[in-house]
Amino acid sequence: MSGRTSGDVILDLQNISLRFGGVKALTDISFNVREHEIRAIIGPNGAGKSSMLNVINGVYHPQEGRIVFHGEERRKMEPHKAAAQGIARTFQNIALFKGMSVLDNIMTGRITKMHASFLEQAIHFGRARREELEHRQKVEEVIDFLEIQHIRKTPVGRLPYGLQKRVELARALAAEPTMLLLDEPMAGMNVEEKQDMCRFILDVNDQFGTTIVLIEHDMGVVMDISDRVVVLDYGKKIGDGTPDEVRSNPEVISAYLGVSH
Ligand SMILES: Nc1ncnc2c1ncn2[C@@H]1O[C@H](COP(=O)(O)OP(=O)(O)OP(=O)(O)O)[C@@H](O)[C@H]1O
Repeated sequence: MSGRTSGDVILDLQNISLRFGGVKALTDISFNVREHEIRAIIGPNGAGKSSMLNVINGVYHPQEGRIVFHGEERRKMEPHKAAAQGIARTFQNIALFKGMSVLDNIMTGRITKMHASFLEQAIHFGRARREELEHRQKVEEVIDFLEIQHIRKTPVGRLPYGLQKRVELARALAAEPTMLLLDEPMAGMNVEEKQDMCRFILDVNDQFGTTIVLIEHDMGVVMDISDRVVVLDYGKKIGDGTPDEVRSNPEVISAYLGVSH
C-alpha cells in the first residue's frame, strides 16, 4: 500500500445491477471511491470488471442502483458528459489512431476542452488561435511528464506496445481529468514497461492529485500501488479493503488468488 492519504468519497456506487439479456454482469454491487486514492478492481475473467468501469464512465446504464458523483445522483449519463465532468479512461485494447503521430493522438484528448466554433477553427483566427496555443502547451506538458518527447512525431502504429500504452495514458491525461479509469494498463507489457507504467501512475496520482480507478490482473502491481481493492467474482462483490485485508480474505483467496490466472 502506498500510504498516501485520500479524502472524501467522490464516487459512491450503490447496489448496482447490470444485465445483458439473461446475463447478470453485475449483481447488487456497492463500493465507493475516495478523492485522490488509487482504487483497484480485480477478479477473474468475466467477473464484471470492465462492465463496472463502463458503468462509471456512462457507457452502460445499470438497471438498478444509484450512482452519486460529487454528492449528486447521476441520471443516465453519456460518456461525453462523463468526460466533461472530468472522468477520462484508457481501454483494454489500445484505442489510438495508429496512422497519426503521437502528438496528434494526444491532441485528440483535448477535444472536450475546445470551445472555439468550427468556423473559428477553420479560419484559424482570434479565439481559435489562442485556444490552440493553450492546448498545445498542455499537450507539451503531458509529453514531458510521460517522457515521450523523442517519439512525438512518430506514427503510433510504429511504436512498441508498451509505449503505445503510455501514449494512451498521455491522451487521457491531456483532458486534465480529476478521475482516471485505467482498463488493464499493464496488460501485455514486459517487466521494465510495467515498472515504468507503475511509476507514471503513482506520479500522476501524486503530482496532479488525480483519483485513479484501475482494473489490473497483475497482483504484484495491484497490491503495490493500490490504496484499496474491490474484488468481483461472477458479477458479485466478494471483497473490499486495503491490499492486506483483501489478501487475507478467505473468499478472495479461494475465488481468485488461489487459482492461477
Ligand atoms: N456488451 C455486452 N453484451 C453482453 N454481455 C456482456 C457485455 N459486456 C459484458 N458482458 C458479459 O458480462 C460479464 C462480465 O464481463 P466483463 O467484460 O465486465 O468482465 P471482466 O471482469 O472485465 O472480464 P475480463 O477480465 O475477461 O476482461 C461476462 O459474462 C460478459 O460476457
